[in-house]
Amino acid sequence: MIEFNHVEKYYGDFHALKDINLEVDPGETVVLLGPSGSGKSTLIRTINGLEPIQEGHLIVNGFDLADPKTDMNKMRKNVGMVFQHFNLYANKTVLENIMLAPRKVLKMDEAENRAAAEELLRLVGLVDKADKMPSSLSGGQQQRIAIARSLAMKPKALLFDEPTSALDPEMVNDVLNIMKKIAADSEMTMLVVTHEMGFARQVADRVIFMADGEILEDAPTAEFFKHPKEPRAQKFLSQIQH
Ligand SMILES: Nc1ncnc2c1ncn2[C@@H]1O[C@H](COP(=O)(O)OP(=O)(O)OP(=O)(O)O)[C@@H](O)[C@H]1O
Repeated sequence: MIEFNHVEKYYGDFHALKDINLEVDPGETVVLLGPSGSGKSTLIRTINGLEPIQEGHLIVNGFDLADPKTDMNKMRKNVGMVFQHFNLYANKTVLENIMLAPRKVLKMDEAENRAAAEELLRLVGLVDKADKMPSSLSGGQQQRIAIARSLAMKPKALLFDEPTSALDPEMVNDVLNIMKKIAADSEMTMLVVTHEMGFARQVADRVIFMADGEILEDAPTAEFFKHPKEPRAQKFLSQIQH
């Protein structure tokens, strides 16, 4: 589904991703961990072309992102992204937020679109908010709508960039529970940047540990938490686990 081959990414002179080699299979849930500034967000933003790469190859669902001829809009139909700050359309109702992209991009039939959007609202437990404006919802509710909106495009992969780090603590679990439901769908490929270790332990198939723009460790979840091999991963875990 996703293949990085010797990928290098620079912001000006700053070398943000160094020789990234990574394969993610369809249906896998992968959590990216690492200290602040290690390149986790940059890595997942390259996957849907929000950040261009300078060297190497990056193939996403058959699209070659290093090829300037690649149709990025077509590629993005298959890859949803959920951000820290929800980014809902403020002047549209909750239902409209979910229905907009399927209508405009997929040219979905209106009745089918509405039925699918209502089904997604049921999935995220917010069917009663369909006609509300985003600003009248809590942060946790807005994030659940943002997830429903991504799912409405029926993506093959979903990228999550610290989806709970802007939320009040009591809302975090509502969002994580929906992400768990999505991860349980064996077809969906998920890459998640998070500091939620409980989620990583319970849901991830694999953990990628990054530091200074490099992948230092790529291991099955249980193995990573029990026996991290890299000293920097050991230090990271000892600092966050008490
Ligand atoms: N647009 C940009 N221009 C220049 N430098 C950037 C840009 N975005 C990120 N960086 C730098 O790239 C490095 C990696 O940033 P990135 O946000 O990917 O890290 P991260 O691991 O996701 O960190 P955090 O956990 O704090 O979000 C940092 O040193 C950051 O300052």
